[in-house]
Amino acid sequence: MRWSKVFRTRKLAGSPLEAAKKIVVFGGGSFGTAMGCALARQKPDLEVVLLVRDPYLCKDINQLHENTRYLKGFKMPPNVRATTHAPEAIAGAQYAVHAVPVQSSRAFLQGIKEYLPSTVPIICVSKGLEVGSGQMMSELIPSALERKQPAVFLSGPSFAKEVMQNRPTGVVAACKDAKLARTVQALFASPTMRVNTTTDVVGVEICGALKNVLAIAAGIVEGMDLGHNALAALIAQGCSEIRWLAEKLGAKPTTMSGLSGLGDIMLTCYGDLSRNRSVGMRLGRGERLEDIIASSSQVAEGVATAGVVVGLARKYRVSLPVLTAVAQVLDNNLTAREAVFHIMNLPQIEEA
Ligand SMILES: NC(=O)c1ccc[n+]([C@@H]2O[C@H](COP(=O)([O-])OP(=O)(O)OC[C@H]3O[C@@H](n4cnc5c(N)ncnc54)[C@H](O)[C@@H]3O)[C@@H](O)[C@H]2O)c1
Ligand SMILES: O=P(O)(O)OC[C@H](O)CO
Repeated sequence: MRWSKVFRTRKLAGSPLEAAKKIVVFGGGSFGTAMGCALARQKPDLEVVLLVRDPYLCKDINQLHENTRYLKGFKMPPNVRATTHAPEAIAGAQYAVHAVPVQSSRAFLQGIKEYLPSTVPIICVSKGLEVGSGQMMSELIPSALERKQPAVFLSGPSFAKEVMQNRPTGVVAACKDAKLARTVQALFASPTMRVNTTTDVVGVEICGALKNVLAIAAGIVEGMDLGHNALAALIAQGCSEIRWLAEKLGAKPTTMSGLSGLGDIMLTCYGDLSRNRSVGMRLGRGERLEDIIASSSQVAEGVATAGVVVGLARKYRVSLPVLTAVAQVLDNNLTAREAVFHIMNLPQIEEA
């Protein structure tokens, strides 16, 4: 109640939301749709445009006000529409929310770069590391656009479905430019969305990417029915591994215990709605990765990120037994059972 009052007084004339007229969302999947709707709900005269690839989905969004593929059964606010035409989607937009999966982001950004003014801030919600370059989204965006572009990285425990249901959610907006982070905070903050800010982009990004890999491991343990003790030990070990790597990359320790770190690890490792955890559960029950991927319509970023983590562990000379075992299971170099046996038989250590 108190937060709601504070929020209402902050949303007076002159706020970034008040000034915003149009926001484009790249990617009409579940999270792009949910975040677009969260913005649209706050201001009925804000134009929110989802840039989608599929003309049939585009038609459904515009005629039925529903994302029939990714968020079936949820009505979208009338001020959200979709288009397949990039120049029209982007023209006049003051912000761009980027919700395209990481592995498709480079090609996507190269395709739209001529229409996107270099002054329009990108609010990136994608979580993962690019295969090949090993880059985080904060590196991939300028590399794909071949220029500097203002960008904020929004991360934290936030299942699309719950955002769509307007249930209380907390995220963190990371940007080296603290003023821009606060602008994004003011854009998304609402009585049902709390937005912290930080300048620790690396910390927020690495936590968001690695928690997906850890969630696959957690799913494997669940799928094998190894019990609560095993699951808690695995997640605690995974948290240490994320911290070890994050520290090497220069992340702040406080980020690890914040929303994008522990917050998202808890959500994704324990939450039934996690696609990464669900991939792990199916692997743990003995399904083949190819079959799991073939039967899923949504992205589980941890599958691609796991391989990149092996390279990072080597590069920064840090031992990450749980996170690298996930890559080995995904690559069919180890069965889930062998991975558990391997981890349980590592030398007994002093806690670090
Ligand atoms: N779903 C969630 O709860 C959630 C929450 C927080 C962050 N995220 C992150 O957001 C990102 C997007 O996830 P999502 O859940 O919306 O995925 P999704 O699988 O639901 O949808 C992905 C969307 O991207 C589009 N897309 C894929 N390749 C494309 C390309 N080459 N060009 C243009 N569009 C392309 C697809 O058509 C689809 O609309 C991921 O990095 C994910 O980790 C998701
Ligand atoms: O469904 P997942 O596993 O991609 O997780 C979604 C979000 O990242 C949760 O914050």
